[in-house]
Amino acid sequence: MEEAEITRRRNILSPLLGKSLPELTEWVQEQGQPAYRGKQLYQWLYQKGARSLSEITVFPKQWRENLQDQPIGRSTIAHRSIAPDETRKYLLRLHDSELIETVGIPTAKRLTVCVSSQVGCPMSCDFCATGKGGFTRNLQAHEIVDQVMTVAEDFQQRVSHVVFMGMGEPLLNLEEVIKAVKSLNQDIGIGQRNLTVSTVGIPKTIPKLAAEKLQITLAISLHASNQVLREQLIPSGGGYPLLQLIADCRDYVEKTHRRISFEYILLAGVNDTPNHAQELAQLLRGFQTHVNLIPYNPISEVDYQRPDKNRIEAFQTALQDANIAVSIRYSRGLEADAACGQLRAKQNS
Ligand SMILES: C[S@@+](CC[C@H](N)C(=O)[O-])C[C@H]1O[C@@H](n2cnc3c(N)ncnc32)[C@H](O)[C@@H]1O
Ligand code: SF4
Repeated sequence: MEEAEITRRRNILSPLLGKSLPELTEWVQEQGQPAYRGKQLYQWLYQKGARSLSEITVFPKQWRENLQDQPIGRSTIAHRSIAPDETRKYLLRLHDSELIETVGIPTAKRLTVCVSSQVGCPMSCDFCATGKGGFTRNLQAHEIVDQVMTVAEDFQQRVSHVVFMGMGEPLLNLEEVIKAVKSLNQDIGIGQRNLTVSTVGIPKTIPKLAAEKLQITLAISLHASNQVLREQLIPSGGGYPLLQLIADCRDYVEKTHRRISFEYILLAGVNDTPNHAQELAQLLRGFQTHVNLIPYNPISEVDYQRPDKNRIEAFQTALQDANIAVSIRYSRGLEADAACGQLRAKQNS
C-alpha cells in the first residue's frame, strides 16, 4: 500500500472524540456525506455521549454498517470504588488495554474531575505512587476528554472543574494536553478558569504554555524551599534549577495575567520546619500567588509521615505572617486510595 494511502486510512481511523466541529465536518465530507452530518456527529459524541457509531440512529443504516471499524475513542470502566466522602475512583481501560485512574470529586456546588495525562509517570518523585510505578505512554487528547465524559455520565451530572492532577506529568505531554484543554472548553463547555494544570516543572515548557495565552490555572508542584531538598524529593529537579523555575513562572504571570499557585506537600521532619516556611516565603517574595499546603497522603513504598495538625497550622501561619496567601488542602478520597499521589492504576479496592 502506498504511503499516502496508509496516512489517509490512519486519519480516517483516528478516534473521533477530541475532534472539533470543523474537523468532524471535514471527516464526514471525506466519507462522501453532506456537511450537516458533521454537526449531528458532534452532538451525538459530546452531548449524547455515543460510544459507537451504530448508536447514531440519524445516520443512514448502510453508512453506519460501513463504519463498523471506526473507533470513537471511549474507554471502559474496569473498576470503580467509592470513598465514604462520595469521591469515586475509576480504573479505566483504554483501547490498547492500558489502565489509567481518574477521580470524581463531588461537593455541594461542584463536580471536579481529576484526570490523568499519561499512563504512569517517568518523573519518579519520591513521595508519589504513580512515580514509583514507571511510565508507559502519553495519553492522547481524546483519552483525556473521555475521562471527563465518563465521570459526568457516572454521576449523571455536569462536570464544573477539571484538575490535571491524576497520573502523569502534563507538561511532558504538552501538545495533547493543550488540545484536551481546548476541547474541554469548546466541546464540553467547561470554563478555562475552571481547568487547572498541575506540573512539577519541565524545562522550556512553561514559556510554550504562556504563548498559548490560555486562561487556565497553572499550579506548580514546588514541595521544597531550596535546591538541595527539591532534588532529594524530585529527582528531575536537578535539570531545572528552582531559581529558573521561579523566573519562568514570573514571566508566565506577566504574559498571561493569570496568577500561579504553588503546591507544597508537607512531610514530617523533611520540609515542614519554621525555617523551611521562612525560606519558602523568601523564594516567593513579591510574587502575587497562592500556596496550597498538601499534607502527605501515605503510600506503601516509602515511610514519610504526615506532620501533626499543630505543625501544619504553624507552617501556614508562618507564610501568612510573610503576607503569602495560603490554604491547607486535605485531599478527598483517602479511604479509597483516590487522593493526590495515591494513583497507581491497579485494582486495589
Ligand atoms: C500526582 S501529581 C500529577 C500532576 C503533576 N505530575 C504534578 O506533580 O504536579 C498531582 C499532585 O499530587 C501531589 N502528590 C503526589 N504524591 C502525593 C502524596 N503522596 N501525598 C500528597 N500529595 C501528593 C503532587 O505533588 C502534585 O501536587
Ligand atoms: S508527583 Fe507528579 S510528576 Fe511526580 S511522579 Fe507523581 S505524577 Fe509524576
